[in-house]
Amino acid sequence: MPVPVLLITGFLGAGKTTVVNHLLAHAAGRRIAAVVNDFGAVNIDAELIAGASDGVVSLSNGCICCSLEGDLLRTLATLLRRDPRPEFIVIETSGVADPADIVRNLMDPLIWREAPLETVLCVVDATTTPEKLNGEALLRSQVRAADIVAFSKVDLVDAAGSQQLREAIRALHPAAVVVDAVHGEVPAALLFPVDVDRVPAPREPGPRRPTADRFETLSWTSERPVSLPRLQQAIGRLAPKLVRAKGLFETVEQPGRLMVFQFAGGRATLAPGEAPAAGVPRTRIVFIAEIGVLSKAEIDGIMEACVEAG
Ligand SMILES: Nc1nc2c(ncn2[C@@H]2O[C@H](COP(=O)(O)OP(=O)(O)OP(=O)(O)O)[C@@H](O)[C@H]2O)c(=O)[nH]1
Repeated sequence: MPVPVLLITGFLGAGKTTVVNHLLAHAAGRRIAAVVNDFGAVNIDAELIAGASDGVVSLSNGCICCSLEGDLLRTLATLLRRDPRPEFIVIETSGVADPADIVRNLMDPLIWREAPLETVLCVVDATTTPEKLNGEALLRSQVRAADIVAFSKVDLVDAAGSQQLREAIRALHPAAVVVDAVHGEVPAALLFPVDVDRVPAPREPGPRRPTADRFETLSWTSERPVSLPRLQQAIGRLAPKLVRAKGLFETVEQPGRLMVFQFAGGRATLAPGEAPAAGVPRTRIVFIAEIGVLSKAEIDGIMEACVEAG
């Protein structure tokens, strides 16, 4: 029986992982396989994925998860060979990916027969201005590829702001179904097909765009705990140059406990995390910026000031 695929796209930090986590947490007994992007989903440590022999991790709720590194088709073939077979596959793309390329890959006849692409969902940060939507070709491409556009972070905008964005999306892609999805809550009825025997019609993957590498990822790790006020200052200095950042760190103020740091859409948030795992640096922060805007030396200089000397 074919296993329907849900492809989740959206800009850096839009809220894709939040949707995947919500979906896995509300799987309601469905055997879902999640293929996540290079950052790894929250609660699913990259080292856990790396440690799994076939790159596939079983989650406590019975779902399975693997990383989207490497060859997508090979990853899907591995998932389809699992016993028991997943009933549903969710693929979270990287925020810098043009879904047209992935859709084209998924049209491979062998994959299509066994794992047809059922739905493309694009997560759009509701605080995005219509100007940004219209000025960002990658974002437009992600919206155009979608059957469903899910507005994340509606809790952060007033009704007039989200209405303007809704109209801009309608103008760009009138056929898309637009829904609010605060904290990842996309109505399950929209995502899970009712008629499992139905094979979806192949779709037009959209024009191939020349893809220039626009963003680079730089990281900073440390074995020493960071001072929270100094870290806040450091992030304040780096923020104007950042598109996205996220990571885990231990603070001088609260040793033995990790904090989860997120920077997306110009907003930084901190949340309590788990206890640090053995054998991995306690502080790991990944920064994404437009190429050439930020150097590793600048990050190191600013971030080293967050740890006590000695
Ligand atoms: N206030 C609010 N925050 C949200 C919502 N959805 C997501 N976030 C926050 O937005 C930040 C980015 O969310 P992610 O789900 O990691 O975004 P992503 O698209 O997976 O990010 P990348 O994989 O880095 O592109 C996190 O701090 C989330 O908690 C929402 O509906 N409301």
